Amino acid sequence: MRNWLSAARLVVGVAVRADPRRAVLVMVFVPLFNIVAAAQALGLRGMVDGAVARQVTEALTGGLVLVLVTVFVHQASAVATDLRQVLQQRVGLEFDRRLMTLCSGPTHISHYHDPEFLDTAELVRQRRTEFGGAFAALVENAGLLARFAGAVALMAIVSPVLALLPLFIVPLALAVRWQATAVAAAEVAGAEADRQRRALLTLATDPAAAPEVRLYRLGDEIAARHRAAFAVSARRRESARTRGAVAVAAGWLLFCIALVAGLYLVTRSVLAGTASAGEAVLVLLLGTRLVGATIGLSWLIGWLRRALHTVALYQRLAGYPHPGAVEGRSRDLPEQGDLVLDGVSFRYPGEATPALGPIDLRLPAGATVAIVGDNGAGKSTLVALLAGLYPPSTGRITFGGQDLAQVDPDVWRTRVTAVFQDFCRFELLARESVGVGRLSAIDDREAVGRALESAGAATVVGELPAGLDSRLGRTFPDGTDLSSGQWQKLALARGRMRTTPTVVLLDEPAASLDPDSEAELLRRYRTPTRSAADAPLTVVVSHRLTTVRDADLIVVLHEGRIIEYGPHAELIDRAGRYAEMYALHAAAYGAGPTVLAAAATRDGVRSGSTQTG
Ligand SMILES: Nc1ncnc2c1ncn2[C@@H]1O[C@H](COP(=O)(O)OP(=O)(O)OP(=O)(O)O)[C@@H](O)[C@H]1O
Repeated sequence: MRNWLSAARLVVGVAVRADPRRAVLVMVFVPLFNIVAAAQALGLRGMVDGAVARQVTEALTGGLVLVLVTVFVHQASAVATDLRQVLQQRVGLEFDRRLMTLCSGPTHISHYHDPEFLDTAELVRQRRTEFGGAFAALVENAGLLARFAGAVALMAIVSPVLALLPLFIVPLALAVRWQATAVAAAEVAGAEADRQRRALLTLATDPAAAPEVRLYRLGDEIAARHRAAFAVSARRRESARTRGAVAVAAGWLLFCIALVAGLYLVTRSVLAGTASAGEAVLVLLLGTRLVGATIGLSWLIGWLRRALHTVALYQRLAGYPHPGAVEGRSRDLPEQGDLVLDGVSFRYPGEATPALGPIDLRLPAGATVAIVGDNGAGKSTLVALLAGLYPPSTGRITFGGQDLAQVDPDVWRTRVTAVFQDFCRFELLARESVGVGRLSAIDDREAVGRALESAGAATVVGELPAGLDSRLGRTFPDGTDLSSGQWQKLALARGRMRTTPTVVLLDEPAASLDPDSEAELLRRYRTPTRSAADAPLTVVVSHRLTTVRDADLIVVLHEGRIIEYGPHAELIDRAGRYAEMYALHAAAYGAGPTVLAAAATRDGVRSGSTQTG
């Protein structure tokens, strides 16, 4: 109940903030004209009693009241519907905006790995339109309750016992509410199956998956799994609906028995001469109104229950405990310094064991550090921690001696530039797709051109039909799609939009590139763009060991822990895991043209200051 009230308060609050005048008008107007609607029955009573007693004035007055009230109610209802629809849209829009902020606003991105957050967000996304509906349902319910109140008050004038009639609606209302609750619970329980179903639908319809789906003849298998996932969620929902429908039918039966009993009492009073014919007509009219209002109310309560449940889910997302979200952090950060990980570990939400760490590691300012290791060793997780995308589960990361947990993550992130393994394909204009790397320069064609040039991506744009102004991707009909390597080159250019980063993170930056492009990329990273004193720390993740052997420091990760570290020659001499991996790699691919910039050669930085624990 408390959840309901707080959800209703939130919806009304949002409506009032979105459009105060309309919100107040609707909330006052709708109940008001519903109460006035009861006066139709009074007019009818006057008409009938006037006609029976041959009192022309009474009959005419009754008729006039009936006509005026009917016209008023009709017009008022049209105006209120109009106002309510506008508000409904505005409330929906406001919740859309809030939902975007809830997902993309938090400091870190760990919530995207929490199945509970994802399931709740998925439900809220599916039911987005119900936010506006929640406001409409609240208003309509208030209107119907007012209509009930008006009808009951008039019936009580005829016979006080008739005022008890609404009590028989309570079991019906409870049954409707129970049904809605059961269906909502079934939907929550089936959310995971629904998410799977949608993922399978995407798989079967996504052009990127089409080659493998065709080649391995996966169509039938996907369809079968899709059906099975649907069956799981649908079975729960349908069973909840059926059980609810039986309870609702029982509630209706009880109410109908009570209504027939009430009408019987009034008929007896008319026959005994204690009630007028007009009053009998009044009760009959109000009785049928009550039935209509009860049908509306039973439907509306279900609607309201569902809509408020959606709002409650939204509130759960809003209250999601984001780890590491600390208010009032410092915005000061030293210009240069070593990046030091001290007992750092990270565990993904819901996982029992850490994906990384605990590790101790010093990354010297201006150095080039390669992170290598098997698949799943924790390399990308480490990169994400360095980018400040996850807060460490234990330990701390310091920069120039300052604990990054005490620094506003946005301040740290402006000092970092990165090319992620799962880089984003921004389906925008080509210049925007690169320019988003530094939003303040998104319209600066020269800056975008320089970034493209320095990432070796100028040819990608040069081949597009409208150059920088070409629309990319398949979302729009005039969009040009790119190859994976071309998209990756644009991601590299995006990473070059920040021209004076403190840290450069490159997670498999050449995975989609051909050998020539890779060699060219590495050459560009070798080219000094700044003085040795403020050269950035460059962290490169790569499986191509020959490309990173000249790094100042090579860190070898295995199952989330550092098993070896040091420069290439030292690691080869040690004849451990790295030497073994390198020998295999060189045998398979040759020693290559290779070699990522030893910033050391450039800046005289050496890895002697590096340590592990
Ligand atoms: N979202 C996630 N939820 C739970 N566990 C995850 C998640 N992402 C990664 N992991 C786990 O964390 C570990 C490290 O993953 P990570 O992606 O950091 O490895 P990696 O070294 O970058 O692998 P690769 O070379 O394949 O890219 C793996 O065991 C992986 O299964």
